[in-house]
Amino acid sequence: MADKHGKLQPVEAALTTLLDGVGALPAETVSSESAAGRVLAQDVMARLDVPPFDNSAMDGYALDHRDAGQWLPIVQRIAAGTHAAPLSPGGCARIFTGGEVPAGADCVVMQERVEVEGDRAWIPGTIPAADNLRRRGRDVAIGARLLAAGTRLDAAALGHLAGQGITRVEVRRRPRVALLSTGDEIVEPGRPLGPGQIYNSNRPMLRTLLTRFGAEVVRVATVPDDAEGTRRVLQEAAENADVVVTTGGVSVGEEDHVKAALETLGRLDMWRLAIRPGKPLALGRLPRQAASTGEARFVGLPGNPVSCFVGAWLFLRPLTGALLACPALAELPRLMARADFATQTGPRQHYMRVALDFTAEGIVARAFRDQNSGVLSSCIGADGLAVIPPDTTIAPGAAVDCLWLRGD
Ligand SMILES: Nc1nc2c(c(=O)[nH]1)N[C@H]1C(S)=C(S)[C@@H](COP(=O)(O)OP(=O)(O)OC[C@H]3O[C@@H](n4cnc5c(N)ncnc54)[C@H](O)[C@@H]3O)O[C@H]1N2
Ligand code: MOO
Repeated sequence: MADKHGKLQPVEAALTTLLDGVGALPAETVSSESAAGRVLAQDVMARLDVPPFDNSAMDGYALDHRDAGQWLPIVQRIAAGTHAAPLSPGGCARIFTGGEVPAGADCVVMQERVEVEGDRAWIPGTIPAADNLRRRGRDVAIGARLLAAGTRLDAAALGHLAGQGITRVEVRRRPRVALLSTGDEIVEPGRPLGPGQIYNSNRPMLRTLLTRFGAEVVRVATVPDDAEGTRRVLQEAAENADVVVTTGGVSVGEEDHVKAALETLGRLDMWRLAIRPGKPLALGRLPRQAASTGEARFVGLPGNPVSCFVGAWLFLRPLTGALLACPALAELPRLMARADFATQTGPRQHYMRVALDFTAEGIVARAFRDQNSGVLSSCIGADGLAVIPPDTTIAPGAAVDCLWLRGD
């Protein structure tokens, strides 16, 4: 519905505006030990075969499978970490899990199936070739791409790097974010609360989300509710940040100075979106003055905590993903669920906080009772955001598209 401020912009248009011209941040080299959650700036190629030699998957006896079905002399003992000499023909080798399989052996029989008497072992008949053998290069072949550029380094990826003996990696610099709170009523926890004041919930919530999205909050500050102070703090923040995020002060009240400051210092690209919560969200750019090195992206989130929570998922995660050139972060994972609620939307797309139950009949989205944008408890236990398009009626049992919030 249009009002005197003009049409509300759909979320897709807002994302296109926000991401327009956003390039990947420069690379830096870090130790693998401290690289958890970082995003690879280039492909990593395998420099070793993994495993580096044929080895045993079991504690048992290594032999040529054609020798099975008889007593064989135990001619060698191979512990993991030792070099195996070639197997004498017609013999078998005592071997342990991870031990190198000797040349001349092509299978391992687990010890539970073997009878041992002194220095000979009874091997049951018909053992298939390659049984219990882990071939050299089975996991990773030398020269193959181990991990692709844009991969976020999780537990398995870090294990894979260590498996190659890699100690340093090229990753994208973390997006630097300045997180600014507006509102004279906002007080930091630890200070006494005066009349009409509330504690700052948005700062720790957004700091946590931004860190999870791979960014680094380099500055937090409080913006005074006056035009001059707002301009000063925004400009300072832009000098050392890739992204400047504000909370509050983007609606229509006289005390809402953020948009005016943005228009003076840089550019307001878009304001007022067809989303609920988050309607007065503002997007823009803040040129850096001191270093004259480009501009910071600006995301002005409405003050209501749920508007901040939803705005962070819809805009800060894709923006961080673009700056890190990480497709898995840029794309929000989605899944379909059945609504256990009824609702109706107007002109704005609604992002309802839902718990998702994985039942035998499929995924059920349970909506938190109070979906008001000031009710932060609606985000506690939220597994997803059910996306209800504008002018839509949802009856219980209807299929709803949900953004999945529990991934990485
Ligand atoms: N006449 C109109 N009034 C409002 C409109 C409108 O279209 N016309 N839009 C409403 C909507 S929707 C939203 S959302 C809010 C957003 O307003 P602002 O972004 O200017 O935010 P504030 O007014 O500064 O704060 C809103 C609300 O959130 C509380 N808040 C702010 N910061 C924090 C914080 N860091 N931690 C916890 N809570 C915070 C603040 O006290 C307010 O209660 O405007 C509506 N009004
Ligand atoms: O659009 Mo506002 O974020 O609903 O309260």
